[in-house]
Amino acid sequence: MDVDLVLLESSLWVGKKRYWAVLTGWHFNWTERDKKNREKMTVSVPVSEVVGVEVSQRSQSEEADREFTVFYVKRTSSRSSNQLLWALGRTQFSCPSRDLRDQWLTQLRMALKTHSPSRPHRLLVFINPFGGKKQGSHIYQSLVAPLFELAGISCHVVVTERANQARDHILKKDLTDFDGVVCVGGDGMFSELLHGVIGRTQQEAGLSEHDPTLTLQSCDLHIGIIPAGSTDCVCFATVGVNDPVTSALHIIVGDSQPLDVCSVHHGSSLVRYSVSLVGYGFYGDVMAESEKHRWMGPLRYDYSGALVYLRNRSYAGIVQYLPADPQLSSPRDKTRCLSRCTVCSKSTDRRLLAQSTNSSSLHGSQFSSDSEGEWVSVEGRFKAVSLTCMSSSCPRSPLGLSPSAHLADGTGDLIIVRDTHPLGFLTFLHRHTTTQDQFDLPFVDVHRVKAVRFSLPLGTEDNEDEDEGTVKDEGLVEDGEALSKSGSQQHLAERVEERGMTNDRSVKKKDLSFGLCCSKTPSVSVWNCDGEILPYPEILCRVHGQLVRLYARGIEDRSAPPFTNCKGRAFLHN
Ligand SMILES: Nc1ncnc2c1ncn2[C@@H]1O[C@H](COP(=O)(O)OP(=O)(O)OP(=O)(O)O)[C@@H](O)[C@H]1O
Ligand SMILES: CCCCCCCCCCCCC/C=C/[C@@H](O)[C@H](CO)NC(=O)CCCCC
Ligand SMILES: [Ca+2]
Repeated sequence: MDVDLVLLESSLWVGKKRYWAVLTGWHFNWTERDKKNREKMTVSVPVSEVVGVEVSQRSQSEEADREFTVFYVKRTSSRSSNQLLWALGRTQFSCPSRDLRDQWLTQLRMALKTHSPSRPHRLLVFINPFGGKKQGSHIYQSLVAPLFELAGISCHVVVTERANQARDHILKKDLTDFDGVVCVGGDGMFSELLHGVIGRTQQEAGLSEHDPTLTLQSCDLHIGIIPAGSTDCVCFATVGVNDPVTSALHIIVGDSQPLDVCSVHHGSSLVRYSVSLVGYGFYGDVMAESEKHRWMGPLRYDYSGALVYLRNRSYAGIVQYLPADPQLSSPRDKTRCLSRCTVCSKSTDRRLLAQSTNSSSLHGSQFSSDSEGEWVSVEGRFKAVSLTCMSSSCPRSPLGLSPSAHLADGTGDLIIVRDTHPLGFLTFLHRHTTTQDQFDLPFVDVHRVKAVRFSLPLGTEDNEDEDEGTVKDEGLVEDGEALSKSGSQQHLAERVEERGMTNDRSVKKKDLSFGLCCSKTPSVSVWNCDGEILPYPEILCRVHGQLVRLYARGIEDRSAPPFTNCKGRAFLHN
């Protein structure tokens, strides 16, 4: 165990009050002393949460020469939602002498370097100027850039001019010297960074992303999210709040949250990666519908949700899944994945152990579904089939699609909502907005899984002109082009474009719902993959444990003190 050695201690003044300040490797504490030298309240800031230290900005004077300011993370509550926010705290200290001020500056800066080594120094930032309420550039310039500057982080900023620019940049450009990539935007922008970072890492490792049985190489380059989109589900589920300052501070302190990622395959090709939702039926239809109403901004989801609900559709399908080990956790165990989650830590331990015992290393090894257990099959008509690697909480649904899902346990939760009467389905949807258990309904099943396969029952009309064979051998589909390994690229690209499967949301989409205008009710829905529509109903999903890392630490437990000193005594945080 690390010993919390005192690096520097002295008397300091804050305004007219005298404090005894102590800097150890892990904490900077200052305790008020009254005139009789009795100790009053202590304020304690972990060194890892110090943002920066500055000399006084005031004009040169003897007094100013003895001052320094410490900037640090301060926890506050949002007035409207009672959520835990991080803000920038600052305290200006005055020293008895300039020499002592210099000692404090040196020691604090040294402690930051040695005790907070995972902080980023150089970041590549992508701003989507059109995401959410189109505030991305303003949010970055006014709230985030000044914090990065204060923390001494240098940034290369790219304001995107087209969809997939960020992904392509990460895949192709020289990223030497960058510690991480950051997006200012919504889940769509995050997804671009996710695809860029995973793709690049596999390229460098010489691994094929198309093979669902292959264990992919986990990515070193961290991803930061400054929320400025419509749903911002990934940010909300990994930080607990959608607040640009909170997220910027998590980036500055170099937090590191591993995240499970699901790869979605069709035939022998990778289609996309997902972290929050792979959803067929209701969520697919809502996304398809909402693309026609992008001009409404974030409200498009409520409008489209109501329309799709009123259509009251269900779809036939065969869902197969590979259950995760039920001894480890369950989607109905009423626990929540919080910061320092023990379920996720055990998963990390198992991964490390597997790496150390498997001489050929875990990466690049085969995932054998035979040794991984038996596939279970469910056939029927479904209102919705959803797979989520995390809770997928968001402001619309504060506990999420699966409240007990874990960010980094190597599993996903499969939620099967069988066909039911409209009121039952409304109850299910409504429970997402409350604390009532949405799985405690007779037509809902939830399973913790490692992989899922979805297929259409024989004879299902695919509502498409082409036969399945044409599609089978074609490849990764992005922004209206098929990045295929083989097959008729042009043909698929046309079809994708026709059905609106493009990632460029500035492009006006054709009707994806194949519904309202047609007399015939469609028998096939579409998949919503983290907000993108997939062109294939038949897919295979596999969860890759802890494939990427975010600048986040999971949701902090408000009931636990954020830290304790080495003697285990709780301190008051400023
Ligand atoms: N300059 C651009 N012009 C058009 N589209 C862009 C541009 N930059 C990024 N995009 C695309 O816009 C899509 C949506 O952006 P983003 O995710 O930032 O916001 P959103 O859709 O409002 O939020 P959410 O995804 O949280 O619902 C992304 O998928 C991204 O690929
Ligand atoms: C009677 C009240 C009914 C209210 C229904 C509330 C149900 C809310 C569940 C929200 C689940 C969000 C899952 C996250 C998905 C994101 O990856 C994706 C991209 O941003 N967003 C959507 O698909 C947007 C999906 C929007 C669905 C409505
Ligand atoms: Ca998970």
